[in-house]
Order: sequence, then C-alpha cells, then structure tokens
Amino acid sequence: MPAEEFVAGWISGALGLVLGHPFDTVKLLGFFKGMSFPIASIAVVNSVLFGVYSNALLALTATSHQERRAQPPSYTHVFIAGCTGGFLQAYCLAPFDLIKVRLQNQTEPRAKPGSPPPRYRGPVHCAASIFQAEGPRGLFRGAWALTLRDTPTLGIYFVTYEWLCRQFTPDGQTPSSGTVLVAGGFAGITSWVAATPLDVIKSRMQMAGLKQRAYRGLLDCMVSSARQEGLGVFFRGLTINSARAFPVNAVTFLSYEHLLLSWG
Ligand SMILES: CN(C)C(=N)NCCC[C@H](N)C(=O)O
Repeated sequence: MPAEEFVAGWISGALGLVLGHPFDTVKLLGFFKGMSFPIASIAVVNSVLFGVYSNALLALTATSHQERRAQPPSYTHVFIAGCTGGFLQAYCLAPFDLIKVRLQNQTEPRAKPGSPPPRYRGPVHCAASIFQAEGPRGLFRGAWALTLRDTPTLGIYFVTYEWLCRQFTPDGQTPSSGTVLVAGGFAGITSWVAATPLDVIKSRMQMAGLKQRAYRGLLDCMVSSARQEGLGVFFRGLTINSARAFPVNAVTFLSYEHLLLSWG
C-alpha cells in the first residue's frame, strides 16, 4: 500500500488548517485558540482521507497517482474512492469532532465575568469528562450522522476537483498551480454546501447528551428541528463554511499535488 499519499495528506491537511484557523477561531469564540489539537486531529483525518482515497483508486483502476494524469480514472471510480475515504475518515474524525462541537457550544460562561468556570477546561479535559460520564461509546455520539454527512460529500469533493482540473488542463498534462487552487477551492465549497444540512443535524445530536435533550434518532432530530425552526435551519453556517472552505481546500490540494510531484 503506497504510504506517501497518507504523509502528503497529513502535511497538506495541516497547511489547510493553518489557513482555516481564523475562521474556526471566529466560530468558536476563542475556545479553540491553540493549534495542537486541530493539528493532531484534522491533519491526521486528512491523511486518512487522502491516503484511503488514493489507495482505493489504485485498487479500482490499477493506476498510481503519477499514472492517473495519462490514464484518468472514470468519475464513477473517483466517486467510489472518495466515498470510501469519507466513510473511513468519519470514524477517525468522530471523537475529535465531538470535542470540537462541545467546546464550541460552551462560550457563555467565559463571556460573562464572575460566572462559573466552563464545564470543559480544554480538549483533553473534555474527552476525559465525556469518557467518564458516558463511557467509550459516548465519544462516538453523532458518529452515524457524521458518516452520513461525509460519505457522499467526499465523493462529491473529489469528483468536483477532478472535473474542474480536467476542464482547464489539456489531455495527459498536469494541471497548473492556478487550476489546482481553483479546483480545490470549489471542491471544498461544493462539498460543504452539500454537507451543511447534515452538519447541522450532526452537531445537534452531539450536543444532545449534554443538554439532556433526547432525540429518538437522526430522522427525529431532522423533523423536530425543521418543525420548530423552519427549513432554514438546515442551512445554518453555510456562509462561514463556504468562506472557510475555499482557502482551506485550495491550499490542501495545492500542497498535496506538489508534495506528490516532488516525491516523484
Ligand atoms: C464534510 N465535508 C464537506 C468535508 N469534509 N469536505 C472535505 C474538506 C476537508 C477539509 N479538511 C475542510 O475542513 O474543509
């Protein structure tokens, strides 16, 4: 199994997240200030995504990353490989994402001086508290919704990227850096537009354990959210997700492609 795609995925994920960090900090109102937790989580998850994607394509088409420009895979193969990467990355992402969402939603006490200290003191304390209160399964709360969000949307992500690269690149040639930046940026936006409705539901299910708010399942969460807040609820965060997605994914794909090219 070629390993360089995993390493390139890790490095490019780390670079992308440095760019996306200001957006995450805004979203989390300062609770997610440090870089070590995102690097340990998002970069590792990106490594799983790109590594599994490339190895799935290798299994489906018997072509390596370098051979794929001359012998481009079909969009069906790209979609299946992207979905496979998305499915596996969702399970690695689940505990980290839960911690992020829990920290993100405890902004009130910090905002008011003299109010009680926040429930979680940081990512490690948050993980330990969830583990103590809910057991190991607690760390995977919302994982099912996350898998549903990431499996098809990462198929869409790689198909969009490939399609845009092929539109602007003569047959058999390597896409220019400008093309990779634009294709990566739009792949990020397209996938986040498709992912946002399930992203909203996933976050609500992840918060349910804390708020003593019980949903009977994913469908119940969808129906009761739509009933109470209208259909607009499924598009909450769409603007910030899209604004963040362009630079993050442009840089992720550019560094990924450059690293693999330089390693030959
Ligand atoms: C749920 N969706 C849409 C995705 N995971 N899309 C792929 C983008 C990955 C990148 N690290 C980012 O955070 O934008």
